[in-house]
Amino acid sequence: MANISNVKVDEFMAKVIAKNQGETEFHQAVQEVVESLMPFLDENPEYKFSKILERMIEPERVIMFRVPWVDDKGEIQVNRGYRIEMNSAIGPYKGGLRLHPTVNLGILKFLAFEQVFKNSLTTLPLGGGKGGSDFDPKGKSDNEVMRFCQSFMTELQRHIGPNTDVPAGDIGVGGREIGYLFGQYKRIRNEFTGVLTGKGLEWGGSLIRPEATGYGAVYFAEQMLITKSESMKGKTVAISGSGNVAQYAVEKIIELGGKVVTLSDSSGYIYDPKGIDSEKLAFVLELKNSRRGRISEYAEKFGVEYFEGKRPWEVKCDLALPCATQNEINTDDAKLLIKNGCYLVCEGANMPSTPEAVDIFIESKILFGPGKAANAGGVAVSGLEMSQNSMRLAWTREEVDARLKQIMSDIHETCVKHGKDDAGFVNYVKGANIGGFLKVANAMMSQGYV
Ligand SMILES: NC(=O)C1=CN([C@@H]2O[C@H](COP(=O)(O)OP(=O)(O)OC[C@H]3O[C@@H](n4cnc5c(N)ncnc54)[C@H](OP(=O)(O)O)[C@@H]3O)[C@@H](O)[C@H]2O)C=CC1
Ligand SMILES: O=C(O)CCC(=O)C(=O)O
Repeated sequence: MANISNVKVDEFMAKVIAKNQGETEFHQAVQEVVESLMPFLDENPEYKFSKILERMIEPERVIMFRVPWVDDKGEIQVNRGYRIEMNSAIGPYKGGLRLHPTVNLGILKFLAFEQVFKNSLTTLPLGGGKGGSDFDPKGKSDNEVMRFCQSFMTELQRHIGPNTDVPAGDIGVGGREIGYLFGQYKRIRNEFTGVLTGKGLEWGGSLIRPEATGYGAVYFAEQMLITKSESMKGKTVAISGSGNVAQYAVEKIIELGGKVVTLSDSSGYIYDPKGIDSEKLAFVLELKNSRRGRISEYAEKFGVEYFEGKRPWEVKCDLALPCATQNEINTDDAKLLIKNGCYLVCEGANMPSTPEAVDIFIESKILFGPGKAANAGGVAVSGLEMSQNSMRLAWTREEVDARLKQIMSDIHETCVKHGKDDAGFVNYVKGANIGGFLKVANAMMSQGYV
């Protein structure tokens, strides 16, 4: 006989798919949450009666707009811009902007949906949103990126504000882009406010924000290791990506005595069996953040192997931190990781494991930290940046880092509270989904049918 809970999930998902056609990543993100929540909702029918889940999957607002700009040859280019204002039950919409040629409505809706749960888990008063454009910053000059950002903000500025919607960075959006976006907002609105996070230190940014997602993911991994009376010291770690999240995950792992042996970009990965030390990491930061080059240059510089067109999940490691993009670990990768002895996967990226890969990790009972819990450190420090902006003061590095550590520990505790089974196994996916849901759901219950 079919499991009643599975039937309900299938019925729910059939409606989601019919209503949001072609948005496959959004379906994937919703399905995971619905699977976790359905048994919980059966036991707590008040949320079902109030149609909380049905409301949470519908964005409060979707803004879609034209972004015309002129390239260095004088030719007019047109991109599409988006902001998904998903849920404001517990605070202003908050979430990054992604600039990547693959950006579409479905990808941003998946990210905005996950952001709602993630932001709730941080313990801070942050609603959920996400935005971006199909603009590809690769190969563009600084002036082209600036002109694009100015055009993007010329429209976005009328929809956002420090108490309404506060964007930040994501793939393709770092300090340079936040600067151009902030400059244009200030110019049009004539106000200096905390409308964006990830700002430069001289103009309202917070210490530790650039480091926060990577550091936070490593703090979360440490918390998972503590449940096995272990630590990061001496662990061999495979990391994907070589952008913001990957860079600072490497930095923290080095500090805690672990050894990172891989980094990647969309072209391939490098394998450095001796480990990436601080000097090599400084090279990566310069390569990626200033010269905007390819990770293959690391292999040339340090004489290690480079695997064109491949992902790093085939190397032997104790721990894996996917820090690049969605669906970068599939079934075969998951099986290979486990076969090679990996027993902890901590997601620095958003939804980097396919649903089948997640099932394999959970069935194998390894430590699996889903992105909405494990990478929440970035948005958490964005929340701290908003607090500092409101108070018009700046905390020290130590103060922000201590708060980040405490928040990651609290998120871990929430996952354990809602995800631990009778045999003592912690399903962090279930824990994060129920823990993140509760605060938003209760706020929505208090605020009427909005
Ligand atoms: N920045 C933040 O604070 C937060 C980021 N995240 C998530 O972390 C992940 C990485 O973001 P971030 O480090 O900020 O982004 P960056 O743009 O700084 O770096 C992204 C990295 O991922 C690689 N990458 C991007 N797309 C693909 C792809 N389709 N296939 C393979 N590699 C790819 C890039 O390689 P290439 O240069 O070749 O494209 C680059 O190495 C994303 O999933 C993001 O949503 C989550 C929480 C907060
Ligand atoms: O700092 C933020 O507001 C956004 C971070 C983000 O986009 C994310 O958590 O995926």
